[in-house]
Amino acid sequence: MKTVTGFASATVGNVACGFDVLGFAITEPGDEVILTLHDERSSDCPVSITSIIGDGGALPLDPKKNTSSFVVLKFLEYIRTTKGIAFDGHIDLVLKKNLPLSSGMGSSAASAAAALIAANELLGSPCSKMELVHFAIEGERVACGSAHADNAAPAMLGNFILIRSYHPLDLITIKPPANLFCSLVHPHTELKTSFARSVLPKSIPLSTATQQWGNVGALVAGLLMEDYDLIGRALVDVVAEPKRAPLIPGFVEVKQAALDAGALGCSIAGSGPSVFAFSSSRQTAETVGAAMQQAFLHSKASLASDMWVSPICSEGARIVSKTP
Ligand SMILES: Nc1ncnc2c1ncn2[C@@H]1O[C@H](COP(=O)(O)OP(=O)(O)OP(=O)(O)O)[C@@H](O)[C@H]1O
Ligand SMILES: N[C@@H](CCO)C(=O)O
Repeated sequence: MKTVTGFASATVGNVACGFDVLGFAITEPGDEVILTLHDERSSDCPVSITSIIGDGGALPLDPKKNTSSFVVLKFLEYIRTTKGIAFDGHIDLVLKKNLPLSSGMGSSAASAAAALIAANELLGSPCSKMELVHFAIEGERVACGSAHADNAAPAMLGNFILIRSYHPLDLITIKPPANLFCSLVHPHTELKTSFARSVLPKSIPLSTATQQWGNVGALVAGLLMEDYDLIGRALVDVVAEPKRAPLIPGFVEVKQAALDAGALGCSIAGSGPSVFAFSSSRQTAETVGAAMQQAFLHSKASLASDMWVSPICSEGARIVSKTP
């Protein structure tokens, strides 16, 4: 039997000012999905989740409700209808959940991207990553009710991804500056994306909008020009952060600690509760991350946390092993 293992890493959506339109991938940690191909179909549904490791039993085993299996079903439908590949076998799926749930680290997107890259390899690579990313985005609708691409696209494609348009989907890859490092701190609490989206305003004043898109343009320019000071100046979110910061105990102190420790900028990772900061060296990023953890610990909520320091991952979802 042919077996393929796919991997996709954590991602940070929004990147402060780029709500739903900007995201990036880090190198570790990430989710793994192991797919095994059987010639004989063993149930009506062509995909079965045989086990999930590391989720504490929290995730659905229904293949239509778990993002890892849901996106493989979408992929099989796509290759049947558009490439004439009628799959009549069966796929067993094992999900190794290394990312915390409802963390702001793109957990559901990582499962989806890892599953898609493995399924594509398992069936002879009929699709490009740019085709696969459409299904990863659909997986987000299953996870949190909205098909935002700022975790799913960088999970699949790596780098920074700017979503110029959703209809039609228009993704722009932005290579990271050489010396940009991310400190990512996950406090031991959960914040569901669907709830974090429910607290956002339905409309914003024009003055707020102009500030926000000015910073998005400046952030993209800073990345492309490798202007670290500009990147830091542009990491300002006047739309989502003001509404979501109160949902993350200690956020204000954590952000200040990051800046005091030398970070270029700091904001909420995706919909939270994780917090990210950028630095222009790995050494500074390590110092910044430790200061952020201390601030979470000494805040009123006294939250323990995990911390990773990483460059921006340029590879995206990848195959880590396969048997003939
Ligand atoms: N493979 C999966 N991994 C994580 N969540 C999944 C998965 N499949 C389905 N879900 C559903 O998605 C919900 C998590 O969605 P949510 O967006 O809040 O978390 P997340 O994707 O882990 O977080 P974030 O994108 O903020 O890191 C879970 O409650 C779960 O029911
Ligand atoms: N753009 C999404 C990111 C979720 O990780 C949000 O902020 O709701």
